Amino acid sequence: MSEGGDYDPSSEGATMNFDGRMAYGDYLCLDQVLGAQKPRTDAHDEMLFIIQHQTSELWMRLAIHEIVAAREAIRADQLQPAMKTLARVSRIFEQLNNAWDVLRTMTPSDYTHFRSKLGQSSGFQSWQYRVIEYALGNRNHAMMKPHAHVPGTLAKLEAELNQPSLYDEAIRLAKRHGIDMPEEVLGRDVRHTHQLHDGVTAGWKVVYEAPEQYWALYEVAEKLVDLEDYFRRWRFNHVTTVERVIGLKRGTGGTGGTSYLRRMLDVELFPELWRVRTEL
Ligand code: HEM
Ligand SMILES: N[C@@H](CC(=O)c1ccccc1NC=O)C(=O)O
Repeated sequence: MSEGGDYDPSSEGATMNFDGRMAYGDYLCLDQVLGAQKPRTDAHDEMLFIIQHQTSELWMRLAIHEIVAAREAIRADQLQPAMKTLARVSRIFEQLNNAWDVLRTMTPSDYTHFRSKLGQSSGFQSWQYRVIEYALGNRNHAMMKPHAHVPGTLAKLEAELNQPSLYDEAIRLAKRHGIDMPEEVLGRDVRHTHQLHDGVTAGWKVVYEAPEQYWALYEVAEKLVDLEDYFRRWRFNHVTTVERVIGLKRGTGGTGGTSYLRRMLDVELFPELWRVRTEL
């Protein structure tokens, strides 16, 4: 026991001297991370707002890392690692979904204290969010315009458009595993959003009618449905929080606000995986 009766962990070997050694904060670059909260007002809730977005961006960073890995694994027919990674992506979205509960504690009155200082900035301009949409297959080129003045970011978005989406890879996987998929979809211009195709629904129907025969494909397909399920919940939580905080006001990004976000609720990332359910 040390002075005062407090337990001293160095008595069991805890390293206490980090002069010249890498410590926790060094490894995690915490000076940079914790030095990056720069409220523009004295409003109490601005810190919540900033941290909510910064943590979301960190989770998005991980989501991109994992979606890219899952896509590569599918391309390489490594389905066990792909499944593990896709499960993780869904958990990341669950994390993002739960985070709304914290932000929802901010009332409209709290938000009015700093909203005007946000200028025209908006989540609409989150390039990582756009990379996620693009990687999953929602490839609206108009969403690149806010990044036209940042060549590095534009290049990242362009690079993503030049890759087949996660769903393209799943359709190609099904083809390799003996499922008939339409040639026009397999050879499509991947830079654009895939459109619902009855031939793809028919392909997935074969899988869903005989899961025991196509177990690996069936599992991959269900993992994708899971992912889209969580992603839809994120969109829904977002629009509900937005209505709660700004009602029907226009967004700082210039859109109609909730009307724009509601329109995004109609986006289907993996349309045939939803359509096939009606046909079983
Ligand atoms: C009080 C909280 C929030 C409000 C009032 C709000 C409001 C809005 C509005 C009105 C839009 C439409 C674009 C515009 O005209 O501005 C938008 C888009 C967006 N927001 Fe938020 N937002 C909030 C929190 C968040 C959080 C925590 C995130 C997490 C990163 C986020 C990410 C996004 C993204 C990614 C978009 C683009 C969505 C798309 O294009 O489909 N927002 N937000
Ligand atoms: N679009 C929001 C502002 C906003 O939410 C925002 C502003 C700056 C950085 C991130 C934001 N979050 C999501 O859109 C609004 O209209 O109030």
